[in-house]
Amino acid sequence: MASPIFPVIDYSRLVSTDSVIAAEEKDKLFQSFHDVGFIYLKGHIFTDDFMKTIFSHIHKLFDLPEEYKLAIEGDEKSAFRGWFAPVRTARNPETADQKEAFGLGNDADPTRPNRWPKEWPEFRDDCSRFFEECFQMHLEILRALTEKVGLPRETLVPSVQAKDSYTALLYYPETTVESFDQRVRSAPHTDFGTLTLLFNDSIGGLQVRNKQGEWCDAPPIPGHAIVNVADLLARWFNNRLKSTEHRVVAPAAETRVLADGSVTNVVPARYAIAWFGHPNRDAVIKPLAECIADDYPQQYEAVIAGKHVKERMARLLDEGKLPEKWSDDMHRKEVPAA
Ligand SMILES: O=C(O)CCC(=O)C(=O)O
Ligand SMILES: [Fe+2]
Repeated sequence: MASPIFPVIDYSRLVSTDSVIAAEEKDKLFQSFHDVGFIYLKGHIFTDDFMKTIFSHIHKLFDLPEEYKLAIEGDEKSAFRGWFAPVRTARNPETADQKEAFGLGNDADPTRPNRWPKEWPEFRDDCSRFFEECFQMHLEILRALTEKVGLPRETLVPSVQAKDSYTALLYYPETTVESFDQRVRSAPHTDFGTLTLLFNDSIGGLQVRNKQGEWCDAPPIPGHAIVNVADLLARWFNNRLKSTEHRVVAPAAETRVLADGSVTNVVPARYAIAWFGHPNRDAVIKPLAECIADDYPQQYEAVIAGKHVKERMARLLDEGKLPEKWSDDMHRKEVPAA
């Protein structure tokens, strides 16, 4: 396997009670998020068995008949709780991603109720457990990053504790090779919130843009999650942590022999589950004073987290993800020339 394009961080070392081990891993974490904005995470809290169960739920959900999925369809009004397909919900289907998704949020939030499939309690229990445990892991990562800039480790916790985060189960259906001339699976973008925790199946396709602007494969590594910095965290850290563009393209084609004996190439289906950390909707995200210096001025104005996410979603729905132009440039302060 090609060597990973970004470092592997060991979660069990990050939360080790041995302060020397934990400090080493925190240094590596901060440096990786500073340089690339992405890491592979091993030693995380999910067992292989639990992840197998989650993936079997995902397969079963997207295999359900269309009318079953339509009964739990979500959209902008339901804050994308439930099943949805961008070709149906996007205002411009021409630029919509080739995928289906099932979104869920904090199950204890009555203002944004989840749309659970009926008579399937294990699905609800396991997805809720996934949501909660990702929340706890993301807290540990946030604490480590906060310490690294010289602040008390709990500084950011009150601004995320409302659990306004979001989980997306993702299904990219099998398609013909030709259809990729017009569409990708997920067009280039950055994520909106704090940190994204991504779990993939074995089918590749995720690519991350490096400093030279080139797209690099980020192949799945069994047992490892992929974690990336999203826009609001980059703002909090005044861009000392990078929110890096990524996309999902067609993986290597597979050959299928059809019933009549002819041979065709297809892009295999792909499944993933992404947990998107978001600050509390009403949190004001302003670059931390500890990340500003005379030779490193403030790069962003303050924004209200919920408003920022809504604006980003609206832009996504209106324009789709524009491959040539995608950056978190809203409200970015003019940085005076040195
Ligand atoms: O499917 C993936 O691997 C990543 C999807 C992604 O980047 C996103 O949904 O924000
Ligand atoms: Fe993403």
